[in-house]
Amino acid sequence: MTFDDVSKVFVTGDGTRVQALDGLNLAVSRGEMVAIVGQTGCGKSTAFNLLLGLFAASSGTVSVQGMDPHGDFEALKGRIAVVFQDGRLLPWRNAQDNVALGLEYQGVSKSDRAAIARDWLARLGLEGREKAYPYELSGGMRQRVGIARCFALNPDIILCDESFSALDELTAERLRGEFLRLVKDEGKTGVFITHSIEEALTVGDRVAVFRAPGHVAAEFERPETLSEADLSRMRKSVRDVMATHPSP
Ligand SMILES: Nc1ncnc2c1ncn2[C@@H]1O[C@H](COP(=O)(O)OP(=O)(O)OP(=O)(O)O)[C@@H](O)[C@H]1O
Repeated sequence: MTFDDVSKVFVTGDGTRVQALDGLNLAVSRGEMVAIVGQTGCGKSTAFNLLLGLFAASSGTVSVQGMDPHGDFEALKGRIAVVFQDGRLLPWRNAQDNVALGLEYQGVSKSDRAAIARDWLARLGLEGREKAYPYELSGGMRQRVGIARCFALNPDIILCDESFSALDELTAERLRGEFLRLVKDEGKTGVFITHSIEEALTVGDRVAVFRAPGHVAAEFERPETLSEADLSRMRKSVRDVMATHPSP
């Protein structure tokens, strides 16, 4: 996945031009998990939406597995899956049917998608809750369903948008750990957007610090083992880069 000198300009209803991304360069290798951290309005979601192919860049090149996510939207379908902040479950579908949703769009048979959904729910610790509706589940459980739905698609790439920030700290910590283990075990490539420096340093093999207008101001590689002193130094470095030009 690469962003090569990408810019994105939005034009609002009254004709105002908003430069959301400007000279964005970022490369994510296969099997890597890159955390993107930055203040509000620095262009994280715009970069994320470009990877999803929701719109085209104004200039520069976005490439996912050698393809243009906007132009080759159909070809990339199913290769990218997203874990959203709130799980984004359909309230009228039970857990199993929520997990099976993407598989249904892919034309997987009813019995196969039920089996895949049940398997992923069990892997996420939700055996016995397959028929529960979202309103019957806690926030953490709903997020587990969202993660199961993502993995059930067997995508190559997983994109996370503030995936654990709506959960209490302990639940988030536990689920984040389980999620990261699955990402590594299944050999997925990931991009993880967060406002939290701490979370970025926990999830990212590499941390890209965004600054407005949307560009990477600095990147930090996280060593295999990290002492408390190293972590504290990295935390400070990331904070210093983020704070140099405060976003609105
Ligand atoms: N559709 C749009 N039309 C006009 N301006 C937009 C649009 N989408 C984003 N922007 C602007 O582009 C800039 C970057 O926004 P973006 O949502 O990508 O930032 P962000 O880092 O994801 O912010 P947050 O952390 O608050 O979600 C902001 O100034 C925002 O107001």
